[in-house]
Amino acid sequence: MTEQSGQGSARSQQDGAAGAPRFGRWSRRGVLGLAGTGVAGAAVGFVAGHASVDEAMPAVVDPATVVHPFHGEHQAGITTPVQEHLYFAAFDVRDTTTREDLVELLKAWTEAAERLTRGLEVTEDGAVDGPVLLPPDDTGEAQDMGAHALTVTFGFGPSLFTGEKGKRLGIADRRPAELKKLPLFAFDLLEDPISDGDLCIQACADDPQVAMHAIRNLSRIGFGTVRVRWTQLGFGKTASTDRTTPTPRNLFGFKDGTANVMADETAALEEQVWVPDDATPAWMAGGSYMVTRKIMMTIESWDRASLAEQQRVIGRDKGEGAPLSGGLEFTDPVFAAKNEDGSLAIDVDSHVRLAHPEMNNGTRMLRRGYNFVEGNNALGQLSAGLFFICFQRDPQQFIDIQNNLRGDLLNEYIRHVGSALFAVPAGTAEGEYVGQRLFG
Ligand SMILES: C=CC1=C(C)c2cc3[nH]c(cc4nc(cc5[nH]c(cc1n2)c(C)c5CCC(=O)O)C(CCC(=O)O)=C4C)c(C)c3C=C
Ligand SMILES: [Fe+2]
Repeated sequence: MTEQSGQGSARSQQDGAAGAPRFGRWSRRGVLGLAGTGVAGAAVGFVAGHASVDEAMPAVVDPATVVHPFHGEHQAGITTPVQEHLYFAAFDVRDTTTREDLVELLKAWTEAAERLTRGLEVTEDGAVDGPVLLPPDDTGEAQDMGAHALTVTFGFGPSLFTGEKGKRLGIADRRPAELKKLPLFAFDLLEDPISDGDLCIQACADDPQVAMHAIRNLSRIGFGTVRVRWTQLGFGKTASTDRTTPTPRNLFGFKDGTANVMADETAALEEQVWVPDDATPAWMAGGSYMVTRKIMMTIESWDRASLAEQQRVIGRDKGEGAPLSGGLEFTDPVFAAKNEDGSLAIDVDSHVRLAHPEMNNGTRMLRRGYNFVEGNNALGQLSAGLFFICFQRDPQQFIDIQNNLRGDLLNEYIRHVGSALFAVPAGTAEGEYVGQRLFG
């Protein structure tokens, strides 16, 4: 978590939410004992910013005080170090909503989101300082909790621009050509009520209640203008965007995010993630396209597969996360490498081979997905999976890789049930509202 990573600087953590408690310096042993927690992650930023060994002893920050600035060149929640919890919501604009109504909502959402990411309530009156005879402005469940690294990221779906709605909102001619419903892929079993949407908000935080509070209150502000179409909770990240935190694991038990585009890969971000400055339409310059896929994982079948089979399917080993061609987690896979018996070390249909840039004309994406568990189904099986989120400068990158995964061995154990694409505009400057370059 360095200054380089943009949204998540050590300084912003130090500045923290005003008045929130802060721990003093801890012993090295105490700090190392927290490895893998948000506390240790926050501490790394301090190490990076200091020169001498003595000073390198990290002053550990209360995770509640970690603040990622809302305003910036790009929206927070893309390259920001991936937080532990997700609450995602897709909305549809109501049939009665006018362009003016929507602009008012985007202004209100911007103001509220900016406050929330500082660990504040949606307005100054908040939950308890307003008139007692009126419902409070803020629902109150995150009072005194702090920011917990909350980021709030907004996106616009293709359906906002098309048909009668696009005309009514006056943006029918402002839809980027790339922003269209994703095609149906082999094996897709998509359910309409948990797919697509006119607008989306991705809230990520290191505390689940903080993420939930953000979506609850932003939805409440939208009442009468938009309605919630679908939501998704995620409890464990399945990707990282920084090299300082250990790679997390998905529900199949494998490290996920090893070969992700990292926040410090400036050239790769320009080439693969950010929409270029000369984009058409211009309002998308500096933005990105977000794909979400709700992927069910048949956990019980996977758990009955042998370790060798599980590793063959992924193409990496389950413990270290190293490619089956050898080395350690971050060693590049060698797809021509052979076992002693002459067979290929990495199966031609393994997930990592088919998803690798070498098999996709150099195409990459920034992944930011989360695990989810929604109880058990009628057969008593875990209703669980991976809410896959990825960012790219052009949705075609996702489409090409997903098409290349047609023969993926993993397909036997997963099922895509939800799908959406959103245009995520660039970040806002202070005083600007999200979508101003689209509606302004
Ligand atoms: C279309 C894009 C992708 C989907 C959908 C997808 C689903 C999915 N992936 C895993 C588990 C792993 N994926 C890994 C790597 C990996 N996956 C994709 C893309 C999609 N995955 C890419 C681009 C990559 C990187 C490939 C590379 O450059 O080497 C890995 C290995 C570790 C890592 O690099 O992250 C695992 C494990 C699951 C379980 C899943 C659906 C449920
Ligand atoms: Fe993958």
